[in-house]
Amino acid sequence: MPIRVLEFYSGIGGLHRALSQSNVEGEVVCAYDWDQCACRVYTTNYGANIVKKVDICTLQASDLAVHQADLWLLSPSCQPYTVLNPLARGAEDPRAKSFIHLIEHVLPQLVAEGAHPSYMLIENVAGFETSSTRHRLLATLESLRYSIVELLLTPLQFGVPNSRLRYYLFAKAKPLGFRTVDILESAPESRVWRHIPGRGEDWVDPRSGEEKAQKEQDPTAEIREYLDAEPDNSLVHPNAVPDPVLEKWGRLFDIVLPSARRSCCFTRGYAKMAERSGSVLQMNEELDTTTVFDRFLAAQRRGEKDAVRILAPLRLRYFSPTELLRLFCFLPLVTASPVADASINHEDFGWPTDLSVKTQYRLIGNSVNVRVVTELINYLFE
Ligand SMILES: C[S@@+](CC[C@H](N)C(=O)[O-])C[C@H]1O[C@@H](n2cnc3c(N)ncnc32)[C@H](O)[C@@H]1O
Repeated sequence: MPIRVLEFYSGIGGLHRALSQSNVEGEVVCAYDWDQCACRVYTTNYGANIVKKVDICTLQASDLAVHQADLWLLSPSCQPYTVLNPLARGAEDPRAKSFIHLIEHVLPQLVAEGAHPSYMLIENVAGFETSSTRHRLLATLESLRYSIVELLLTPLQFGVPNSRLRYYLFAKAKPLGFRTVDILESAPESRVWRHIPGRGEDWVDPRSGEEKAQKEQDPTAEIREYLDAEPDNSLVHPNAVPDPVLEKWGRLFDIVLPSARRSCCFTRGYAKMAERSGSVLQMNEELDTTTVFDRFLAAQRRGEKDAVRILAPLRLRYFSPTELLRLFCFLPLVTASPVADASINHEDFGWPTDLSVKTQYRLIGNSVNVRVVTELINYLFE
């Protein structure tokens, strides 16, 4: 019998997707999100009547108890904890309220009634590990007799050329437990799993984690394997970075070649903000980026009117939403053959036809790397 799953903060269903690609036979019986567009995308991909458009703050224990869920998947809002948000206020941030309500008010009632989930997987941004919300979360889960493991992981550790360092917490209701922490260390050699003891004093430096991962990871595919077929060169690419954006912000972009084996973290602001919102592609691999930018900046300093034209031969463009879906492992690689990649569920991903590209970027930027979460769900039920 499939396990019963509740998905909180479901967005476009990255956790749902990971569950269906995992070894665990499970069914998402209900999902919750208050974003209208996200709920429409969810329904398009996973069917009607699963996702409820609701403020999670309003959910009561009785609303959840009826589902008799074995597993909760949660990816609450990251903004209260992200290093990109200078105004982040942790547990005091109003956007943390619904998660605290769920953990500190609803869950204890469910435990008292014996209607609580035996398993939980929580995802959040790196930075959550130092927040007051995490301390409150650990204190509550421990008092409710859950065993806990926490990790910081990036898709780079799984051979995916994208950096997206995230915090993950697994919880199992006792007497269920984790065999030993060594399980993580003895995962296939080519992957670097990181265990972070639950007390906070031993957190690894995320950057050193990523550097190490890059050395020890699975052989990482080149970015080009994630790209759409190029349209005719003579046409302006539909995802070309517009000249006014290049002129003003071009020097701030993280630029990668199709031959690269890394890209930076894509956020909800991709293609809207230049800095730290995700990488931009340089489709012309013959030219040296720095040399061309130096010429451009020198021309700008001289006040040359069309200085930005100097950048044109680089053919800088944004990743398309479909390419991002591949990098987030919602879709298989362009080159994946059904035989070589039989483990991947080759289902498609659809958008409601009237959803703007800007909204697609926002929703993908909020989502999770499906490959990473798939492995974590397997681990949780090992
Ligand atoms: C980090 S995203 C999670 C995305 C999701 N895991 C996915 O794969 O797309 C957080 C989501 O929580 C939703 N959210 C934030 N606060 C909420 C609340 N109080 N009630 C319901 N949904 C909320 C947002 O709309 C957003 O879709």
